[in-house]
Amino acid sequence: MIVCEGLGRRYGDYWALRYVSFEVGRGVVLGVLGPNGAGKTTMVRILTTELMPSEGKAFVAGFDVIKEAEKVRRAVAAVPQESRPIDFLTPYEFVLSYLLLRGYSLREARRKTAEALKEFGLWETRNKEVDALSGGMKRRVLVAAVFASDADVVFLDEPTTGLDVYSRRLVWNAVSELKRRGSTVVLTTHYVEEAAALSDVVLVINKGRVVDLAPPDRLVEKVPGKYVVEVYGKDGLAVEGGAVLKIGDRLLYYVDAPPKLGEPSKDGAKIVIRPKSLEDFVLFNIGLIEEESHEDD
Ligand SMILES: Nc1ncnc2c1ncn2[C@@H]1O[C@H](COP(=O)(O)OP(=O)(O)OP(=O)(O)O)[C@@H](O)[C@H]1O
Repeated sequence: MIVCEGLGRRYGDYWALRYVSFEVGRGVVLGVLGPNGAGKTTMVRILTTELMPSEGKAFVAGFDVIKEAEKVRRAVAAVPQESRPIDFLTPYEFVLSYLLLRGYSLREARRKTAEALKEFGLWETRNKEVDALSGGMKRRVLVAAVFASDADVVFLDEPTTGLDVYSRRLVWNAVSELKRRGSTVVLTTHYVEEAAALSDVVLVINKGRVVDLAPPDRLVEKVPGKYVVEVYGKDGLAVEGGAVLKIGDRLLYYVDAPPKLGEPSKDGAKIVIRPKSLEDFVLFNIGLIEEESHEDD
């Protein structure tokens, strides 16, 4: 469903994305993780034909994003980063017009609009102006429209940023339902646990380059040890063996077995023992790719 071959995008002499190659099939949820500025939105904008790549190729739903942009647009639906529905429409009017523009008959568009608004807890507010809705509800209106569109490939760029726990779960349900219907979903997020819970495959990017692409469990397996002992505080205990990460005043020890802990230290050092997770893969790997020199660009 999505194929990238050496995809790259530069702004002046700065490569926001480079050498990105991967392939994902139908009905797959692809989580995209990476720090601020990693190139996630740049990649999504290229795959939704909003932005031209500077090098490489990409195919979405079998169509070339450069040569067959129109066909790609018909096959995809997207909730872009920080997007808002049109303010002066109501949720009902927004979702309905979105579906009509995508070619649904009025009868079918009405049916699907009602279904999606109910699914996203927007039925009661369907006739209120979008302008009068909260930020989280506006976001739900967008996700509802995309959800109703039955597109082959759905792009959700940080769809849950700023959403309360209930709204977030609604979006999570939508991702699972889209997958069940056979859509491929590209989900960029800063919530690592969200990517772990929803994704079949996770693409980790940093400084425009692919760090890894694998199912979440496989990425977690790559983290050393089995448990993480997080020690916070100036005089916390030192844990023997295993890899150590230092993040500010916090030390993370990656060990095979949880250590037996004595009394907590007097200065209030905090100790947490937890199983390793996808977040640890990200912590270990982000920052390992050095800034490239621009000599060969
Ligand atoms: N129009 C532009 N002109 C110049 N540089 C740009 C432009 N758009 C993006 N960039 C740069 O490209 C890099 C990648 O940006 P991008 O928005 O893709 O990152 P991101 O991973 O989506 O980040 P975030 O998590 O903060 O949304 C950044 O360094 C950004 O400053």
